[in-house]
Amino acid sequence: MDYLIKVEGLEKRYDGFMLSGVELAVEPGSVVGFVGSNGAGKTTTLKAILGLVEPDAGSIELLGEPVAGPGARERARALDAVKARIGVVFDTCVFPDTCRVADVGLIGRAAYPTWRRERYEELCRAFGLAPAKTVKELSRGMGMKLTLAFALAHDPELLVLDEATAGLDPLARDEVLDILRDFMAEGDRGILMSTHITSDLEKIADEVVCIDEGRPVFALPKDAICDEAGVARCRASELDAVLGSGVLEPGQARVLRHDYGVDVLVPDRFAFARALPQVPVDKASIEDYMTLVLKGEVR
Ligand SMILES: Nc1ncnc2c1ncn2[C@@H]1O[C@H](COP(=O)(O)OP(=O)(O)OP(=O)(O)O)[C@@H](O)[C@H]1O
Repeated sequence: MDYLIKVEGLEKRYDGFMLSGVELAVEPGSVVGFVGSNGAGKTTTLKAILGLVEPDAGSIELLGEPVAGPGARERARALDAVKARIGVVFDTCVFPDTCRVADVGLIGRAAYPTWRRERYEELCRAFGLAPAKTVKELSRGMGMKLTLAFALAHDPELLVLDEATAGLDPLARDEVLDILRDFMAEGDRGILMSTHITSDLEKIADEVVCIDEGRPVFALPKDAICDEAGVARCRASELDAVLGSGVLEPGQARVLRHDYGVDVLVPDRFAFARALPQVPVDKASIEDYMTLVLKGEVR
């Protein structure tokens, strides 16, 4: 299988919002981070991928099955064929308040032929989830951990996570990232994760896909952002020289002015440093990159 997920030309119209031209691919062995401002359309895209929202146009392949085809019956058949091979975590705990942690294990056993009881118990122990606790007694973060344990214990090939680390403290997020790394260590698995916590993606993602107001903005290997790109910190008086230096493509540069100077997004910080050694250039974080691309003036 070339792709665990392949989305092309996805469109979905709501009153006052349109998802348009969204493209996304998750290859076996890769973790794709999905980012964008509030209301950009990330959850809508994930729901379309999982067959929870019917797209108006575009194609979606999930584990090789076409899940956005024209007929509802074909879609349902395709989804049935793959759903046991996918683990899903949305940003809320989906189990009823009165359900105990141990009961969630019974639900898993009934729902998935591939359910691994020992794996579920091991994850619950690692997450500090006592079997007798009810969902009502869990904090938001603990509820997320329970949902994650449920998503992982049936041995999926693909994880789709929507804000799965929201509500977790930094230590718990690191624990979850370790578990996701363990998940990726076995075979040709993949993860698609939407998040606002871009520092998590710096630790685990291979690719970063960004959308804004329903439209694609960039899709890049993480290293192109975090290793190659940079933010040049120049004085306002240096800006014209920086833009005219030949290192930045005219009409493609992104510039953000501050009281104390001007930030310029630089795709290749090494080439920039060679051409303009007098201008300091820092490594870009995913957040820097997004801020400059989404809010920067185009020059
Ligand atoms: N069922 C629906 N009916 C009408 N509008 C909807 C529906 N679901 C989502 N929307 C709208 O679609 C837009 C995109 O929402 P979506 O939840 O996909 O964004 P998001 O990128 O996940 O945002 P956030 O980061 O805030 O969770 C929003 O304007 C939202 O109000």
